[in-house]
Amino acid sequence: MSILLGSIADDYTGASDLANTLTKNGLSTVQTVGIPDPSLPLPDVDAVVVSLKIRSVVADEAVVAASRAEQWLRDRGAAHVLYKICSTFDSTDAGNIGPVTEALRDAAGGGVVLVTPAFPETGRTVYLGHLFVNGQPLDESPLKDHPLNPMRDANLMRVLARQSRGPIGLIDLATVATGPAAVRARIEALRAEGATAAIADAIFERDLEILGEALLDAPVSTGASGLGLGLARALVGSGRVPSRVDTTADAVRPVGGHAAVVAGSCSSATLRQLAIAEQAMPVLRLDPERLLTAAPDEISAALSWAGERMETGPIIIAASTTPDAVSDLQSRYGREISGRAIEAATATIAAELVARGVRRLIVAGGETSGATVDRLGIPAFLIGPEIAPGVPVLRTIGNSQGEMLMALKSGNFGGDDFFATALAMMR
Ligand SMILES: Nc1ncnc2c1ncn2[C@@H]1O[C@H](COP(=O)(O)OP(=O)(O)OP(=O)(O)O)[C@@H](O)[C@H]1O
Ligand SMILES: O=C(O)[C@@H](O)C(=O)CO
Repeated sequence: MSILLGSIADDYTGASDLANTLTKNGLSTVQTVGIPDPSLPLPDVDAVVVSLKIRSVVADEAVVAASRAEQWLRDRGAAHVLYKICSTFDSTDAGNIGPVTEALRDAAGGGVVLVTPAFPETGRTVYLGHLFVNGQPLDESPLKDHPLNPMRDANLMRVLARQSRGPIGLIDLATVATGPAAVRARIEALRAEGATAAIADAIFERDLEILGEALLDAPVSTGASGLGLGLARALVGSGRVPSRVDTTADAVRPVGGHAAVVAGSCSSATLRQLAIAEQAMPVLRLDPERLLTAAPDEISAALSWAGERMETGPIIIAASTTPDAVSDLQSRYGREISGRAIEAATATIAAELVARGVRRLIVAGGETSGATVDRLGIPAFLIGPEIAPGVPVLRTIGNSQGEMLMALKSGNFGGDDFFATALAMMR
């Protein structure tokens, strides 16, 4: 297998978001969970997205994991490696976007890495280095209350500088609008000034197309799905992509079995989607405190609730709650401890549901999805059709339970009726 584009994603939902964007924009793509075992049969594709779970681990560990994935991708022919981060730049001051970007830069021989989380289709735009989420500055958006990494600064040059060794530059919108040659010239100028990375403005998809074209011969970049869109369109436009058969319809072939949703996301979009779904299907709200203090009992109560209902239709089990309730629990048990314990409990519930015949599974939340996919031991996914921007139907490859259809929903993605729409596409 020789690939054109490699990507390392810092979480699993982000990986499926990028794989969806690359597929939609003309690159056949597979998503692996970590570096796959050599015996795993992977299809011949243009792009591979290696999903890691490194968004909130310590920086040294993230660098080691990302560097191994990069080597694996380069060994398979990837001339460009995109480090896929969250479109809302989720990270802390001790976070991994800076350290991993710099490690990939060093491995590629230095230079300035272009960084942009812009993803206009989901309302993420960058102007003068500041990130806006659906028109609100990042620090005024719901991300200011994220349970693991509250985002309290919209100036990404400052955010990235706090995580990086080298100075951070800006490729402003006027430069981007001038075209790929102007972007490359700006990168050269920043390199001469000693910058190691630069935040690139992008508001419209055409800005991302220009950035993709500017990066065609660059070895590395950091960004969200919008940059993936730019790179994919540039690769297709340059004639470097061989024409292949569209495999998305095949990836969504019915699998039967029961259907369930497990939600650990407390993002505002997920809370709205749960409230809407509750009007049409059974929803069990877990008691988050009991998941910390009496997990086995709370889990087995959830499973018997599910057992009675899933024979007759899809069910939802959610730990999700409001920002106030999350902060209350965190103040009593600690952010890390409560997050990890609830992830472990939701992953156990998901795995037990699969053991009881669920073959169509939707997971809401990046960390929650990572814990669940790991618990199920799924090595890779084929990419099916898009349910909502950033969320495709996935078909598992190589897992012991047999083929399943899944969707890994990033917290803030999807419309109000996301769960019903997704379930209707997964038969
Ligand atoms: N009721 C709760 N109280 C406190 N923490 C919770 C509760 N329910 C879930 N959590 C934790 O909140 C975190 C949610 O993170 P997760 O990444 O799954 O969702 P998200 O942040 O909405 O998604 P994304 O990262 O895709 O934007 C997890 O660690 C989860 O265990
Ligand atoms: O980029 C995004 O917003 C998502 O793909 C994601 O990474 C959330 O976990």
